[in-house]
Order: sequence, then structure tokens, then C-alpha cells
Amino acid sequence: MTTSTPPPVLVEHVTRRFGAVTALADVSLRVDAGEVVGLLGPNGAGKTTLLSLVAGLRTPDEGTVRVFGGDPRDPASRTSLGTTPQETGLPETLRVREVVDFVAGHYADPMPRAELLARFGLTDLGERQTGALSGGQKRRLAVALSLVGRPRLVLLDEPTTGLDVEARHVLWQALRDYHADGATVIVTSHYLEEIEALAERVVVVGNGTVLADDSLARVLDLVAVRRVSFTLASGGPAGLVGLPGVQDVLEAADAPSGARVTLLASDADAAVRALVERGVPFADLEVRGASLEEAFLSLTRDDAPVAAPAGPGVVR
Ligand SMILES: Nc1ncnc2c1ncn2[C@@H]1O[C@H](COP(=O)(O)OP(=O)(O)OP(=O)(O)O)[C@@H](O)[C@H]1O
Repeated sequence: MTTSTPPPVLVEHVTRRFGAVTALADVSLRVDAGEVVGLLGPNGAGKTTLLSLVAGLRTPDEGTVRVFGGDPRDPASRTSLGTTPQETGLPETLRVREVVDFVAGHYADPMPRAELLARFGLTDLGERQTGALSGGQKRRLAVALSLVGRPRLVLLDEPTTGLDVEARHVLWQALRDYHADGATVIVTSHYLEEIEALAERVVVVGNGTVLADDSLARVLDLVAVRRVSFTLASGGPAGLVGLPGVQDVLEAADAPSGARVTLLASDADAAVRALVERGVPFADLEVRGASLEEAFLSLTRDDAPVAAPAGPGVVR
């Protein structure tokens, strides 16, 4: 057997609980060198917990986490790691250049300050005290600081939440450039737009498990759910769950006649055809795009459709 270089991230059968809450349940994930992986999922899905385990800030209750083959709590592993948590505190009275120099002092071969500031559009702010930066500027500086040590693995927890469009684009470009230099990146977000801008592979996390792990294009298909709504003239919507193209029925299964029923459909055309063929007495039909939260909801349901059981694809 040939020995191979350990991957930047190897998470195997990890469970992490907080009291009665199981934040992650038997999660496995491998990220190879040079990948950009987006972790997508609703609030409380377990994304931050997963990143904090990879960053060595928490330990799993069960299972193992390896970073470049080492324990992420080991300082030797951590020198290859750059992280930006969801919330960052910067010392208010220090100037931007002082903060960069302070962090750079911890590394043998830091990125030159001028290069770092230029990458993040912060060149003109070197003399500014961090307390006087705007929220977007602070966030850009926080992400920039994660790259000072030229990490081979970058972990970003919701890097652009709260930023305006322009600041968001500057940050995305800086991250794309850093990835192009050879880094491996894991980024969490609630925003599909952010994941689309950055990730090539997307891992959808929900209820502490990996719901899907696939290419960006395949996951976009998966979450491209349509809402099909109509008023039921008579009878209940029982049986609509199994209808072709239908992932989920949002209203109660015994909705009375006259009730408004909403279906989440992966194929709205097939769903509407099936409604007609089965003689479902609908009125005021409306079809529109569902929100990402609704798509997550339908993916998270116990009776959601299951795709490939192993390997790339949906892994529920
Ligand atoms: N320190 C903690 N103590 C107790 N419960 C926690 C703690 N950290 C996380 N949890 C719980 O674990 C679950 C997963 O949380 P986590 O922060 O990992 O989710 P997330 O996907 O990052 O959510 P968000 O998108 O809101 O940041 C949630 O139910 C959360 O309340």
C-alpha cells in the first residue's frame, strides 16, 4: 500500500453534545487539498460546532478530527490553520497596521503587511484605530488577519454576514485569490449567494447531520424547490406527499375543504400534472420559488426523499 499525504481535514464519526442538545451526530467529512467547501444550513444546524472542532477549539465526544493528519489542538497542526470566527473582537485603540504586525509576529514567514492590506482593500486604513473602522471594514480586517500566517487551511464562519454588497465582493475576491494560491478553504453561510460565490463543493448540514455533500451545481438543484399553492375545493390533501415531484406538504394532512395547501416541489411541472391526473379539486393555483429555509426544511424532514446512500450525493 502506498502512503499518501493526509488530507487537510478528516472528520470521522464525530458526535458532539451540549448538555441535552446533540449538535453533531456521527458526522464524517473529508476535505482534500485545494478544495473550497461551503457548509450550508439553517440556524443551529451544527456548522459552527463542526468548524470549532476542526479548529481545535472544541473536542468531540465521540469520533476523531484530524488536520493535516494531526490533532487540531496540537500547536504544530495549528500553524497551518487560519480561522475567522463569527464574532471577532479587535483591540479598539490599536491601529490597523499595529494589529496586523502583532499577529504577524507569531509567524515565521508572515504575509507582508502591505500585501495583506491590499488584498482586502484596506491599504488606506493602516493608520486608523480599529475602533474607528466601520462594521464592514472590521470584518474585512478580521478575515485578513486569518491569512497573515499564510495558512494552508482557512476556516471562515459566516465571513460576510452584515456586510454591504461592495464589502462582500471585496472579501469574496480576496478569498478566491487566496484559494487560487493553493489554500484549502471551508466557509459556512446561511446565504446561498455566498456559497455560490465561493464554493465548488457544498455540504448541507441540518439537525447535526450531513444532509447532502455534492458539487455546487447538484446542491443548487437540490435546493431549487418550488412552492405550489392552491385552494382545495373538497377533500383533504392526504396522499399529496407521495405525488410525483412533491417533496413536502406544508399544511396539515387533514386540511378541510376550502383550505390553502402548499406543496414544496422539486419538479413543479410534474406535481401540477399529477394534481390534474388524479382529479385533485384545486383552485387559485400559484407556483413560485421557495426560500432557502423552506428548501432546508424539506431536506431535514424525516420522510424527505433519499438519494444516493453513500459516496458523492445526498447522504441522509
Ligand atoms: N456552547 C453551547 N452550549 C449549548 N448549546 C450549544 C452550544 N454551542 C452550540 N450549541 C447548540 O448546538 C446546536 C448547533 O449549534 P451551531 O452553533 O453549531 O449551529 P450553526 O449551524 O452554526 O448555527 P448558526 O447558523 O445559527 O450559527 C444548536 O442547537 C446550538 O444551540
